[in-house]
Amino acid sequence: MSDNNTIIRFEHVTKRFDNDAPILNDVSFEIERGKFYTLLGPSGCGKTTILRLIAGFMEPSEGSIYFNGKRINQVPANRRQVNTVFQDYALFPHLNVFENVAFGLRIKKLKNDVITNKVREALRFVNLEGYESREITEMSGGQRQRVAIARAIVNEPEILLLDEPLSALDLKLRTEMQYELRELQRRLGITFIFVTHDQEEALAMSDEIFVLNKGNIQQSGTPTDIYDEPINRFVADFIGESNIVVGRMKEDYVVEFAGRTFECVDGGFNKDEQVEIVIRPEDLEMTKPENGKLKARVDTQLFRGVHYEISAYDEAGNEWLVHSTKKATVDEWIGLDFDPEAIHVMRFNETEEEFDRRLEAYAETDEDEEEVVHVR
Ligand SMILES: Nc1ncnc2c1ncn2[C@@H]1O[C@H](COP(=O)(O)OP(=O)(O)OP(=O)(O)O)[C@@H](O)[C@H]1O
Repeated sequence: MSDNNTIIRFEHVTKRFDNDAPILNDVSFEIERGKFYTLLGPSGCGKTTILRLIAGFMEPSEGSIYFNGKRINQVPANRRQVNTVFQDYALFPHLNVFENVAFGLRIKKLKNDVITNKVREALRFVNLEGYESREITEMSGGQRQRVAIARAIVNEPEILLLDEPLSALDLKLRTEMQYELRELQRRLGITFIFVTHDQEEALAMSDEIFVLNKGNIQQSGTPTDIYDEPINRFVADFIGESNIVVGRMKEDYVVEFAGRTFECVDGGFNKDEQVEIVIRPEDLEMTKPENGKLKARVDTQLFRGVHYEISAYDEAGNEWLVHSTKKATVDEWIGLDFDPEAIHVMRFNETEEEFDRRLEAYAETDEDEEEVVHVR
């Protein structure tokens, strides 16, 4: 279902080159107006292909793409209200800052005074007022980045596509530009679709993240949804560090792993169903061996600045990564304590739709049960 807030809709979009295996395989999603979206995934998963399809640089092999409710499969790139900021910025080195930003407006044959006003406005938005006559070669990496953004927003697009625009910058500048881009999106109020393979960048910047792998969307949601409730091993592993072990769901709220039974907060599984368990390293507390829910022997320890990263093996042979402000000693036995909420249970091979349906059905039965308790 889409409504007036939907700006882009992909309906069963497949893209293949020649007769090879598809690069995107039956992908459907919606993008809402005015939000910051991130396409996140490893190299080659199809992120740039999605951007190119939205920009109109290529057509889908199957399926439909809608822009504001209109099918745009055949609409050429220059007739779409979309602009792209490329990884290498694609600026013209022989033109100065002003002319780089003015380029598209000159092609549209706008009047000179209109062009001047629009370029000044765009440069003000990216904090480059006064740099009009600078040569591109005299600008730093971060400044070039901003010129590229100004050149894109001067066309007043409804959507700005950003293809790994920060990857060429050093870490400090990159972090600064993350804030700037996020702030710029808020001020402009237009939709940003940002591509990255950096999970921390995605978590920090986005309203919504689409996690992709091998031409499929694995999971979509807010950064906290995806971090807290990863739907499968790929997402859990790709977003942040995770401990992932195989276990068995005994019944609702009871899961077994590492040879023991634990209380958890998940349900809606079959009895004795084999599942995968995720516990984040920061959710494990290091205790004395006798006080933990699991006993483990420390294998390695690294100091990471804000915490120690400790790797330890439990008695069943599972490795556990622990983030702790306390120091451990290699070869000592420690206890691992964790809350029921820290245990995330994942079904094998569950699609996002099945995951959502299970959660809904399970939430309903959960409410019913609560009511019964009240009646009693
Ligand atoms: N024109 C093309 N012809 C054939 N294969 C292509 C073409 N363009 C892209 N591909 C292939 O499609 C797959 C997805 O490419 P895409 O550029 O969308 O990935 P990506 O997720 O953006 O990766 P990266 O992070 O490395 O840029 C890759 O395996 C790539 O080699």
